[in-house]
Amino acid sequence: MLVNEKKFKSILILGAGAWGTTLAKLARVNGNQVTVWSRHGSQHLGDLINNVDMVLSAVSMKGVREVASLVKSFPVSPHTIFVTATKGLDPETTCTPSQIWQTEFPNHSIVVLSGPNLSQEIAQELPAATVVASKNNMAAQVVQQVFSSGRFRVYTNPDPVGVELGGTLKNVMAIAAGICDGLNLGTNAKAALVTRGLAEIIRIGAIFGAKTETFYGLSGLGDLLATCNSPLSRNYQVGYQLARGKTLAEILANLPGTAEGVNTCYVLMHLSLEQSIPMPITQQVYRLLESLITPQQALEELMLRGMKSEYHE
Ligand SMILES: NC(=O)c1ccc[n+]([C@@H]2O[C@H](COP(=O)([O-])OP(=O)(O)OC[C@H]3O[C@@H](n4cnc5c(N)ncnc54)[C@H](O)[C@@H]3O)[C@@H](O)[C@H]2O)c1
Ligand SMILES: O=P(O)(O)OC[C@H](O)CO
Repeated sequence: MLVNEKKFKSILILGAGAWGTTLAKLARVNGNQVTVWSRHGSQHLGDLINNVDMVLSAVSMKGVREVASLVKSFPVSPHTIFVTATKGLDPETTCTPSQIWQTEFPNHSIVVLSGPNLSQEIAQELPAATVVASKNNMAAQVVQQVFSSGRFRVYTNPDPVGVELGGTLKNVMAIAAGICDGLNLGTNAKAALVTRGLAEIIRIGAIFGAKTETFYGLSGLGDLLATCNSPLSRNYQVGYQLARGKTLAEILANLPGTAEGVNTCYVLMHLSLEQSIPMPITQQVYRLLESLITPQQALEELMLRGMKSEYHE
């Protein structure tokens, strides 16, 4: 730590949902001064943002662009670090949340926080690990210091978009994994799905310039395993309940919080068609979300695709 650098940071968290409130608790445990802003609260954002060391966004994807431009309308210290914990893609531009924050704040350090982090487990104080990624390693280390504890292990990483995409793309695979379990397809099928899902994630990541090795880490494979195997995951629940015959509208109406994989799947389908990138699993999830096929038909489509080498799509 540099001389004069204060140990405890002032942090403003944007979004009082499941993840924002859990991250607030983790930062407070370490002695940091944390305020949580919600669009439904009475506190004025302009009064809270003045001179904070860190602004962490945990709003769902649909709110990121609006919140980033709202923040920009207030004076922000040039030293403020921005952290994004959202796992989604912008439907209009296909930008990741960190790309949106960087565009609004080109002279600030942007850090992505992502990993196998089911908020309910972390809120119960169960151990977990995550990744903080930035082009500015010092900024990533500041965020690492803020959140690290005996029950939350934080690693740094230099590939923010790769870390962010690991967390975003696995949500579509988690819907597929929920379908797999909802149909009782067994452990072999689930292992095949998750492994081919990772291959698909890496292929999509390449379009964004993400590093392949990032997807083998906590924010990639780690989050894929957590989300595809846990009934606590909202995305997994979407798939599971679709396989059990519920409609998407029914499922979303009763889901606690946001299942980003639904929107991400639509964005990816657009990207797949626009750039001719094969995304077989994403395509079947899309058809299911749109009620174009049954879960059984989606399974057959995947199993009977043209024969190929494991190294190809
Ligand atoms: N819950 C988790 O386990 C978890 C873990 C890691 C990452 N995430 C990611 O964090 C993000 C938030 O997830 P969550 O579980 O907290 O969802 P949530 O639905 O519980 O909360 C979303 C928050 O975003 C806010 N929001 C939405 N639109 C907004 C707008 N236009 N303006 C201002 N605020 C707006 C909502 O008011 C709410 O506070 C998602 O992208 C999710 O994928 C969640
Ligand atoms: O509940 P989900 O499906 O949004 O998953 C939560 C986290 O992303 C798991 O790391």
